[in-house]
Amino acid sequence: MKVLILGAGAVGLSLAARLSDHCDVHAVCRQRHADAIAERGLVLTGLWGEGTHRFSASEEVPAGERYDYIFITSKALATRAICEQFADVIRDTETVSLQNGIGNEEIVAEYTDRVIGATIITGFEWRGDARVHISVVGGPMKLGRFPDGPDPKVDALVALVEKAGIPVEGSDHIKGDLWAKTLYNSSLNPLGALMNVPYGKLLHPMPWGIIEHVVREAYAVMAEEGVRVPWPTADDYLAYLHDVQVPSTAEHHASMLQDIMHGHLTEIDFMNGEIAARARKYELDAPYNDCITRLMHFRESLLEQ
Ligand SMILES: NC(=O)C1=CN([C@@H]2O[C@H](COP(=O)(O)OP(=O)(O)OC[C@H]3O[C@@H](n4cnc5c(N)ncnc54)[C@H](OP(=O)(O)O)[C@@H]3O)[C@@H](O)[C@H]2O)C=CC1
Ligand SMILES: CC(C)(CO)C(=O)C(=O)O
Repeated sequence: MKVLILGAGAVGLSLAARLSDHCDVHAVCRQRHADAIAERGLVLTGLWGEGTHRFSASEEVPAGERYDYIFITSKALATRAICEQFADVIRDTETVSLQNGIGNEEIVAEYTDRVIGATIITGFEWRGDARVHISVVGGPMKLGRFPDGPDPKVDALVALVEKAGIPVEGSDHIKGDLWAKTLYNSSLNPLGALMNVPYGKLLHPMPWGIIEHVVREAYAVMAEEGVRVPWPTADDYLAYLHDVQVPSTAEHHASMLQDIMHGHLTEIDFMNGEIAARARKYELDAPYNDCITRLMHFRESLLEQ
């Protein structure tokens, strides 16, 4: 089996490392990571095990190669540019978006009709070029034909990922899983980043009162789109977020905070921004998601000064 990983960073290089013992992998990443991998391998530490992995990596796709599966693992902001740059290799090929947010799969679908959605609730942290530390594992990776339905090509990919020792499950309604992950990210990431606090602090009644509205607005949009998540009502999800998800990642700092600290733009438009945009499309009100999106963009604008 041949796998290509496009926009390989903390998530994509870790995935390439684990897959590389079980299939033929090439990672398209920044040159400094490719150079470090060629020199000393990709160094993984933490919950996926400690080890050094060698695989093929460069800034380009090797000429003339075709792949059984492609993963896109860039930040959502780069999805379209990556699809444009690698349109020839993506065309007619099974392509997985392994990214946070809502909207990546729709972009990928403009370049191939074989789109697989994916979620991963695992913490990957850079520890230098081609060095990644896995800090949190909050559940299995999910893979499913986008927007939904069972599919043998997805089953074969699940089997490969499982063989590589990564916890994974197939999903018949990946659109619901993507929204479930986005409920978590849009509740915690921007407030954690704006307030510079770990997730656990967001249980304080002040931010929690905002989170309640963020989630209720998202549920109204999900109802319009026929999206099913494991919690039938917003209150059910809020109870799960409050009692299970936040306590189990209480010390974790949002990756959005890392983005801001490194002077990078965030994925806010694919999270709260997308909830607010879809609410507008359905003539619903989403003032809390809209306000948080505006605050994040204001925070981003300060980076450039
Ligand atoms: N990190 C985490 O713990 C988790 C992340 N996610 C999600 O996974 C996705 C990936 O996150 P993460 O791995 O942390 O992101 P990273 O920024 O670490 O990785 C993306 C990499 O892709 C590179 N890249 C972008 N465009 C290209 C291109 N055209 N050619 C080559 N390289 C390119 C980026 O370089 P540059 O920065 O120079 O543009 C960057 O090194 C995001 O959607 C994130 O929200 C989900 C769960 C957990
Ligand atoms: C790292 C973790 C578990 C929590 O932030 C995550 O999955 C995410 O940021 O999307």
